[in-house]
Amino acid sequence: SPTTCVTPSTENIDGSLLRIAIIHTRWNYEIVESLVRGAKETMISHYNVKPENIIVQSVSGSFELPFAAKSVIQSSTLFHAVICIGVLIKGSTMHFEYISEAVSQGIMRVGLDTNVPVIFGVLTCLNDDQALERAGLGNTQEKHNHGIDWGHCAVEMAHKNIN
Ligand SMILES: O=c1[nH]c(NC[C@H](O)[C@H](O)[C@H](O)CO)c([N+](=O)[O-])c(=O)[nH]1
Repeated sequence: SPTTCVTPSTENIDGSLLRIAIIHTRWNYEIVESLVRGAKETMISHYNVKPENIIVQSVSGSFELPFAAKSVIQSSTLFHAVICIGVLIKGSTMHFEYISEAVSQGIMRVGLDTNVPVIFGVLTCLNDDQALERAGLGNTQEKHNHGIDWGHCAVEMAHKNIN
């Protein structure tokens, strides 16, 4: 579908030397878990990224993702890319808008400030069904696990980061 992330010719990237961090929220964990799985399995199966080189950490909610991404990048371990995964679902207040804006600006800033690519893997959905579909969990034809796209994107950006 036109909305699917069209991954450029990245199939010949050898990911065996890449180290990737995935930071995910515990909020909306059932959906987040599916997104994390999609990203991990894509990097391992398509690019031969070693499972032991995919470091997974969790935080409470999406608002914590930028801080955690920055601290993992500034740790003693070198990461070639970081994927931040969270799910924001609109409630009945403006909370969603404020967090979504802060998180997207924050995640972009960490990447630019640290020169380590940080992939924006935060679903900002108006309801549960939208989130389920985008994690490949819905029961409609539209379902597509966006974690897969984020795995492709992380390898492509990590590869650029090395070369
Ligand atoms: O990741 C999420 N965090 C949410 N809130 C928590 C927020 O990300 C922080 O963890 C919290 O404000 C403490 O800083 C959400 N809602 O409030 O709806 C949500 O839908 N998703």
